[in-house]
Amino acid sequence: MNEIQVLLKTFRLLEAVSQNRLRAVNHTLHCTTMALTHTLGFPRVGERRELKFALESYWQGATALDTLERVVADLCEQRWRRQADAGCSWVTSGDFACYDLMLDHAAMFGALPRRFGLDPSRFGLADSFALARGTPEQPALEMTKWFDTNYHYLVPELEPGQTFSLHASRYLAQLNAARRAGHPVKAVLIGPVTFLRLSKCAVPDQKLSLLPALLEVYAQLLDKLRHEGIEWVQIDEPVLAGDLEPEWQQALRTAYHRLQSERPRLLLATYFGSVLPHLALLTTLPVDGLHIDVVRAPEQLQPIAAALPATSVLSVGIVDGRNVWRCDLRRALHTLRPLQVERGERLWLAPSCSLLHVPYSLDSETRLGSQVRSWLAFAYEKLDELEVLRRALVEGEDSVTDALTQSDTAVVSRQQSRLVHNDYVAKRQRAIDPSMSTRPSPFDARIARQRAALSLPLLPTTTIGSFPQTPGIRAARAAYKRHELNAFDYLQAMRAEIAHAIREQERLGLDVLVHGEPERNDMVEYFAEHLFGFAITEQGWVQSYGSRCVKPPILYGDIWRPDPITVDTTRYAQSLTDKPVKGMLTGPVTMLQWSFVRDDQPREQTARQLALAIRDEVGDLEKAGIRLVQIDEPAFREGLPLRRDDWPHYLAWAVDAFKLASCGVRDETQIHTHMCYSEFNDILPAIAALDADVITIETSRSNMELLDGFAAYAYPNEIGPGVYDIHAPRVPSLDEMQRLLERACQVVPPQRLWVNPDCGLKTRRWPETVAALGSMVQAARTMRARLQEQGVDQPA
Ligand SMILES: CN1c2c(nc(N)[nH]c2=O)NC[C@@H]1CNc1ccc(C(=O)N[C@@H](CCC(=O)N[C@@H](CCC(=O)N[C@@H](CCC(=O)O)C(=O)O)C(=O)O)C(=O)O)cc1
Ligand SMILES: N[C@@H](CCS)C(=O)O
Ligand SMILES: [Zn+2]
Repeated sequence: MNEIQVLLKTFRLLEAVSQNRLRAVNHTLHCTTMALTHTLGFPRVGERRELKFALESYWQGATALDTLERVVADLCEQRWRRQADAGCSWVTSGDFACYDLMLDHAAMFGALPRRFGLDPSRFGLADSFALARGTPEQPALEMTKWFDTNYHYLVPELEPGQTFSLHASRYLAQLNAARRAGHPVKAVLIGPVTFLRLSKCAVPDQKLSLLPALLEVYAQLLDKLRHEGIEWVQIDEPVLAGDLEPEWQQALRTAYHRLQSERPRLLLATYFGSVLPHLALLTTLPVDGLHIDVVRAPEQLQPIAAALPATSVLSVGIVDGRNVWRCDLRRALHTLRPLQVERGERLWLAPSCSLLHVPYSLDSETRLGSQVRSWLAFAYEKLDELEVLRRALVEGEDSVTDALTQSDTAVVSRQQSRLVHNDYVAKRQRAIDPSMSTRPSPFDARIARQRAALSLPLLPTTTIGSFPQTPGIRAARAAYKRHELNAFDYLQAMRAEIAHAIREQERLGLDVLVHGEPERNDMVEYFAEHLFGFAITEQGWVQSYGSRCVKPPILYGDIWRPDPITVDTTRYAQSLTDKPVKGMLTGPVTMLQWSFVRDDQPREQTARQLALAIRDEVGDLEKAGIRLVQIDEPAFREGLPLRRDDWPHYLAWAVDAFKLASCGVRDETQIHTHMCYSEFNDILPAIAALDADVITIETSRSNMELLDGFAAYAYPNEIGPGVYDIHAPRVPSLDEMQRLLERACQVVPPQRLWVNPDCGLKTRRWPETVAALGSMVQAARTMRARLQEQGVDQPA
């Protein structure tokens, strides 16, 4: 670079800095006069899933880390620009993660599991993937649901006496990138109490003792942010929407008192439910503002607004961050206006929670019917709604007449639409009677008949349903959707995959086979495509974990099933083998939980409609000669309300929906269910009440810990604890599986045990799948022989 170039560059830099200062000054002036808007978080994966493709390409070794970093920088830049363009008073920084935000916080606080042997001060993005995906030597961190969402976070592993140290360069670099782009920035952090509560400690009782040390790194970070000139930090404590034992309430007090000096202003963000039970605590915390979710818990607004000091900011989560329905703007204004009078610029408007859980934009949708489309708002549209609300409050409703009229029209159209209300469904629902939710005989009688009909060995081996979704399968489906492959050829291609899966399973020696689900893009979306009352998006991707995304279907109307959905594929698979083939369906609670569902009727009513449709499918499979049907309910636990007081009601209707779907079959037909990535031990009575003949569960990442609960509860029916983790590419050794199986045999009578992986194999490749299943079958055979030697070969 010559001298002139250097001078020019310096000049441009100075110019940029002074422009940013000017913007910041304007921003401060602007903020003192009116309600502000902001978002708690934003989708990360990219409008066209750019992050997913960049990650997967890097993991495959096809691109370098630099390329991934460039994609990340572009994505961050786009998200901030979009927030700024929509009029947000701050852009949010700190909510982006390449794989997961809890993982990034653990790394930022130097809390790396010792078993990986990583140095926190030299920790980079590549290391974070080792924790997230495992290495040949070390299994990945556990992954579990983020509250009641379909997003999965990685569980930090802490140990007694854990030390923490601050490594915030990546976090700060992102924040400074936002500022360099000229945006006023609000930083966001997962709060210390939520971070600690969601982490795993080798000695659980000692977890809280780690708080003081953890607070020191938070304090250092906040101090750094203050030095950086950050005015506001949003600090997320969603644990406040759940029950908190007195010691955890005390932890909140300790935390925020410790963090009260040398820091920017703090907005304590709560979401996913009411924080009213903690109101007394909240009003005493030394923070500068509070965000509350008034979509999930509208009842908390008035009491909180009344109790919160007038000097505090109240951020009202008025636009639904968890669902895709357009906001009823007129109603929202009615709610907000008194607050605007009381609080002025200390009223902030926001989505109820981070927008991570909704798709990017309706602009990408070309095939939604115009009526349904008019009822919807995705992340971009939700930001626009906030801006309309802000303008209506500040400049008057006349300034946004068109937007208000459109909102009114959508409200009325949804209430009256024939797309939503179907008399046939209403009539069927009225005809439901309790006998439909009970099997003809109790489990003991049923299982005897099933054993006679199926003649399975001790420790029968099976899989959870899906086999690898290969690039070939995906390409065939993509070509079919683009009309480049005709329906007949697509069907043939899927049949070839089914035949291949059956051949492989026979070769491996599995006892109960599956067709492999090649025709399913996703276990929820596929069924939604075949049911009336659902709309499917083209680009409505939402991150589920890491690079994996789902497109939750939109359940807008009464549900009914025009035709059988899975009978052809299952019957075809059964025609290829003498071994029993298990039919594979998604249960009503999971269909509900993983879709964007109606907010105009209780969830339980929607669940009943779904259950009726699935019941019809189960009946048709039975008629087609299928002897086992698995009804997957991986979201059963996730649907549980965050507060225990609300559990009984949910569990009653959720169990009822499953039973309505599953109980219409003969004793000889064996009903399986499957659940994964959840803690089940606190809902075992409800799981037992499902009365599925067999339940397969994820257990291997937690070393079969989950099974102890089933054993302690004396779970009465058959169980298949997963003997290997399928979410990481690592192929477990035969020895590992054998150890897990031994452990399972010690806690559950072997006569009631099945042997299977943790979950479906759709994310795996065939070579790993064959290798792992081969070992699994071998482990089962070895154990079977050992049990037979001990004389444990008769049903219990
Ligand atoms: C069991 N899990 C599930 C959850 N939620 C669901 N709704 N479904 C689940 O199965 N929650 C808990 C766990 C989460 N686990 C997973 C596991 C795997 C995925 C996953 O693999 N997602 C895929 C997307 C799946 C899909 O819908 N595929 C479509 C479209 C494929 C596609 O991208 N097509 C390209 C063209 C491809 C080509 O030409 O080859 C395109 O359209 O541009 C399909 O198969 O048709 C993912 O890729 O992330 C999710 C959750
Ligand atoms: N049958 C599904 C269950 C996933 S939870 C599958 O195997 O992919
Ligand atoms: Zn599963």
